[in-house]
Amino acid sequence: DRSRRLPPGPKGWPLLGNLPQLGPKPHQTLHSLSKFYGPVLRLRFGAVDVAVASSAAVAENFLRVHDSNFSSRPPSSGAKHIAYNCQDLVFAPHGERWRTLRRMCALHLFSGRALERFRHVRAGEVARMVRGLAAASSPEGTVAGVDVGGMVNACAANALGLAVVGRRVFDDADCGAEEFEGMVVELMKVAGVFNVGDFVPCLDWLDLQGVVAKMKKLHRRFDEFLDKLIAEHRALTNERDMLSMMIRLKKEEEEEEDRNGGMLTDTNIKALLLNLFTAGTDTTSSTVEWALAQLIREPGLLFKAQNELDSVVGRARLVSESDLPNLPFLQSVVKETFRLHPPTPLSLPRIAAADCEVDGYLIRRGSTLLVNVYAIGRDPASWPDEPLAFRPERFLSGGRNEGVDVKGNDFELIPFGAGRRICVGMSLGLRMVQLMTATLVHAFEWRLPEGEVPEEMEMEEEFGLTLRRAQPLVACPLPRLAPEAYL
Ligand code: HEM
Repeated sequence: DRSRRLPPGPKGWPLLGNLPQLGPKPHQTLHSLSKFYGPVLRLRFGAVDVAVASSAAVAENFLRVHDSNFSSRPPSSGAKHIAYNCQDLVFAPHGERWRTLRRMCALHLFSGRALERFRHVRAGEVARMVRGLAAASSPEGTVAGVDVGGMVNACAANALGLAVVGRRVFDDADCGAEEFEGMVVELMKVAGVFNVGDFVPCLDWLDLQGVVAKMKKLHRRFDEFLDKLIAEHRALTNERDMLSMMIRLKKEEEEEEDRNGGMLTDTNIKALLLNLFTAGTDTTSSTVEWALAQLIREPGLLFKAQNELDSVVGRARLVSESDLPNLPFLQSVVKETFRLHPPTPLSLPRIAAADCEVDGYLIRRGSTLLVNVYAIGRDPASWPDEPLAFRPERFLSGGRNEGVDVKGNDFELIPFGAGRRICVGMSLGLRMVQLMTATLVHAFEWRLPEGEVPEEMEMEEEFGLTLRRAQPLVACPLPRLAPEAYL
């Protein structure tokens, strides 16, 4: 009976299954395996069945046709030890609490109106970053170079921090979070590890990779930081940010007789804040870093993007968000970056609530679904024109992938996932990536530090929940706009 056939996949080890075969870059290993076994791959991680989707058609089957069957995430040590035992939004099981948290974010942080409310904040933080870069440049451009990713990361985190908790979270001396950046990076690293104990229950207590110990330690640091923020906010009288709004909603809920199962707890609030900071900073900034690296590597593309910006924005001011719709080439650069460097290469896992059939194969209840967004972005069936080359033109008029977008409808390009658990912060993430990339390209000429040449730039990846550059991008910015644009 074909419908009872399990998907093909490599034989695993006793007890551990395929875990030891994943290697340091699981997205690449799974990509190679899918070339051999096909776009629906079955693995076993310890006691857990894993289905890996590696083509647009299969991803659509899972995330559109069977979306409701895959609407929760599998249990994991990250969910337990970092995300307050699933009291957050990212790991909440599909149900009332997930819906409440999601609705709250969608309405108060990511709706068109909410985005407008904080537009000036983003613009201010981007201008601040530009000033920092301008100050770091020397007229000859022969300085050692600046850590572009670090600057972009601080900008994204601070813009988010101001909207969510009313303050910058990087380089703000009295915030008590000087190490905040390091904490997020560390969190993404540990959250990306396939922890043996998650899949082989009898080995859980051993914490073989030391991941759980790291998670618990990190969690304590985050928790202290969040407690402090909440305590401060209770004393505030004006509602200036998302956190004060949550505290008010919670209070109102408590005052109501009938609580309608709303049940926002302090822990939910902390867990949600943690989600926003971790899901929203590294993903955004690493995309910008990759985009700029690709453009520096191919000066012809950088030149083209700058020409577009000069003709739309001119050279007297910085780019603003309202310019973005008029920058089709820049938007294609961003799409192409998401295609080749998806920030979360294996998306976020889902779990099968019941048996189902995908592509003629049985996917058993309890299976973990991994969508290999990285492999889908390189699949020649979806990307006929030089799938491994950085070619933004493919999205433009006349290109083979004209009109393809990242918003969860075109399954060949799903950096934000798709279906009901699609990234809730997509509108903000996309806008920040576009704005920061456009600004860096427009406001500066970019040179590599002395002795380096574009063709030989290192483009290695370092795996984690987010796919960062193994070598941070270090480059020298040279202002190219009228001096008043930098004031
Ligand atoms: C370039 C930027 C970003 C990328 C590529 C990205 C990617 C993703 C992906 C792949 C998922 C899982 C979707 C699925 O299961 O199908 C996700 C979920 C999520 N993202 Fe993002 N994200 C980005 C920015 C943001 C931002 C700015 C925020 C908030 C400040 C955010 C918050 C979340 C949350 C809370 C979830 C969980 C949603 C749920 O489970 O219902 N993300 N994101």
